[in-house]
Amino acid sequence: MGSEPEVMRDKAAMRLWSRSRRSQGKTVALVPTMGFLHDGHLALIRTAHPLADLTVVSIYVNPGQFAPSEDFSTYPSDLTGDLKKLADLGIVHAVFCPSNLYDYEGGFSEMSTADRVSSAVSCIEAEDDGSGHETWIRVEKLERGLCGKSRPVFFRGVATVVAKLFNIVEPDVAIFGKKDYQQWRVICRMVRDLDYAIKIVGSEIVRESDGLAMSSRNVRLSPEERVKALSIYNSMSKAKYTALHEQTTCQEIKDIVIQMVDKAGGRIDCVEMKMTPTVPRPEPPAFHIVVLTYFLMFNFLQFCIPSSGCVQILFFSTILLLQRTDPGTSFSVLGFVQAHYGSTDSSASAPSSIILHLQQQCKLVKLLLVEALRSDYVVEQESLVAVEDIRTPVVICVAAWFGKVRLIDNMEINPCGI
Ligand SMILES: Nc1ncnc2c1ncn2[C@@H]1O[C@H](COP(=O)(O)OP(=O)(O)OP(=O)(O)O)[C@@H](O)[C@H]1O
Ligand SMILES: CC(C)(CO)[C@@H](O)C(=O)[O-]
Ligand code: BAL
Repeated sequence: MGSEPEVMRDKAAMRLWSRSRRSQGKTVALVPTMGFLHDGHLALIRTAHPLADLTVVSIYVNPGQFAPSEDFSTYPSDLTGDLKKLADLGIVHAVFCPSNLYDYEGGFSEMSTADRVSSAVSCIEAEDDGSGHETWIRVEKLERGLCGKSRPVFFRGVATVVAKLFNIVEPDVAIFGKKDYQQWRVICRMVRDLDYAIKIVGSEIVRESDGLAMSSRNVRLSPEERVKALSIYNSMSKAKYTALHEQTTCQEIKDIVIQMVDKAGGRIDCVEMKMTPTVPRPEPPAFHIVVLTYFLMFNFLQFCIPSSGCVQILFFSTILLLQRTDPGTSFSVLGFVQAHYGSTDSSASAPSSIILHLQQQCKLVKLLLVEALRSDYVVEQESLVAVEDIRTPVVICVAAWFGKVRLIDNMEINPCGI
């Protein structure tokens, strides 16, 4: 592209820009940010680029997601530098940088009621005279754990401002960084629950050369705190290695992180192990399919030909289902076959020794399948369920303080993929 992105400060202008492009058949990708852009943000934009015809980057430090005690007023910003970086990138078509997304005909003043006693006070609150903003989106369960514990207004603020951005920009696809793991899950859930026709894409974490996750707040670290902050990455790497190579519990894994960050001089806010929501569903290994099919065919030919046609069909469907990539279904069909052989009417023609043998074989096949298809394990899981042991892919999420700076990071541990 190479040309400068169009910069819009007004939401009506942004909506018009997007609508006119969409009416010409163009698709739009949105990359929401709070500015002070670094290579992590630029990676999100590069992820967005091939996914739509046009890429919009929003830059807005959202007061609605900060509590009055948090760092809204000192959050780093450099709009001029950001616009230069976006222009240099050459693949951004528009930048949306509103000054205030809660200004409804002048009815809002920042932090005006910050000291009001309430369980959830953010840097914006509705006024008693009826002006101001009072509508919030809450992703009720997902927002509670992890970062939600120490930042009680954070996720309702994020969900609400992202919904506002979606309503203004009307994108086809939006990109979020997996560094903010819970945020990414919250947005996915909101989009699903509220029927937004927007595809949410999670983009991988970008790190500094020593492993520290890039973050706008890193600039607030003193040189000493910067060294200490590396303990998050180092401790997660050690925890991952231990989880993959030793017999451990989740508590032991979490303790590794807690101790290393503590020893480095950081203050842990939270460490939790969560099931990853989905893992790619690779094709099952051909070798296993051939072996298992042969195994079942062998049993079938040896014992089942004289028995009922129904039994034969069940075995064939089992074999066919094995070729699918859904281990759950394969297991339940195997269970059904087992149950079938155990029942009296359909097995009437087969001697009991054969039934027993087949039942044992089915159990063995099940065990083999568990092993063979472990790497295909798919967790149909949208919630951030805490896990006790590491048998399926998990993510270890960490938040810790270094001086006045709170950093977050996470790392996937996939016991099936080593
Ligand atoms: N290192 C990174 N890798 C991948 N994505 C990132 C990274 N840093 C930020 N992002 C993503 O960029 C988007 C905008 O984030 P934001 O502007 O808050 O930057 P940030 O670096 O996360 O700032 P903060 O210091 O507040 O955490 C979010 O979707 C976030 O997950
Ligand atoms: C998603 C977001 C732009 C909403 O303000 C912010 O939380 C961020 O930058 O991660
Ligand atoms: N990247 C998340 C924004 C925040 O921590 O406020």
